[in-house]
Amino acid sequence: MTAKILDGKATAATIKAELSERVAKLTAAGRTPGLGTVLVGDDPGSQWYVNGKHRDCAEVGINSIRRDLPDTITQAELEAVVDELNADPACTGYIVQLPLPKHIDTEAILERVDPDKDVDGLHPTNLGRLALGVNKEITSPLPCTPRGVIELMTRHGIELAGRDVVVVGRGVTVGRSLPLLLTRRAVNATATLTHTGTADLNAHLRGADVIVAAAGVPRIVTAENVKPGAVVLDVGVSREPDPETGKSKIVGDVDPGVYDVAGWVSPNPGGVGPMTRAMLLSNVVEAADRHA
Ligand SMILES: Nc1nc2c(c(=O)[nH]1)N[C@@H](CN(C=O)c1ccc(C(=O)N[C@@H](CCC(=O)O)C(=O)O)cc1)CN2
Repeated sequence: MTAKILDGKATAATIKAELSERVAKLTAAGRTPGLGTVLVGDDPGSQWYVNGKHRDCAEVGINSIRRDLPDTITQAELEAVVDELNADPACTGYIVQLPLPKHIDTEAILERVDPDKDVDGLHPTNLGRLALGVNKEITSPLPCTPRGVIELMTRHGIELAGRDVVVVGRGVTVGRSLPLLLTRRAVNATATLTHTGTADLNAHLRGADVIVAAAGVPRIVTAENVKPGAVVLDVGVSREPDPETGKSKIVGDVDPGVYDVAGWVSPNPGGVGPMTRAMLLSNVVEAADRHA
């Protein structure tokens, strides 16, 4: 292995320590931030992510509010929970854990969240502000995983201005918005969004200075399609049985052979996932500052 590691776990720990100090100041001023979570159903992965968000809050001193709901909930009942959190002054911001069950209209739920309380940065108003804000600093919340991708590289001294970044995958939490963040003047990268309909994905990969693999397709990025020295971030999550233990394990979008060619790799787990959690906390603290 020659690639250096973009260590998301250690970077997230640093960010959490920084946030703890900011939260302590807000608490001293009587304004402790509060994060709400809405979880529908009993998917073990989603439960794990939501549990992690509450553990993170406790670690940095943020209050947390939890709404765990059955997957039999109706659209109207879920909208009532959203309305309740919109009105709750103890809730600085909240997230609706995705994916929601198929019978729920996800877009309608995300749109009903008060944009000022949308700490996931997925409300159409906040995505619209991101789309329009090319030149100025954006003060509305940014989507957590794309923000984490950029923060992880920046904190490892990787310069993005003028570099060709290829994003693989057009999902709502990563691919749709990451090119918008990368192409703001403050970052100044050139971004190409590729997906399952891209005619020659490997040609795009071979020309990339930076690859962000978020397709959820195991090992879609292989060594022969990575430019030597490129930066590769493994964001996609799939699960496969581990032949040694028989239990399911996380498999990313990046083949292990890439570690012998790339200059930097963010592992999976241990790369962008912990950064997503840290960026959510940053969004909550920034929302508390804005509300003041
Ligand atoms: N409302 C949202 N829903 C979802 C989002 C999101 O940003 N907002 N993203 C993902 C899930 N997610 C956060 O919600 C998330 C995914 C992964 C991790 C993480 O730390 N992963 C670990 C490994 C975890 C494991 O072992 O299972 C890692 O990468 O090291 C955190 C948060 C979809 N839904």
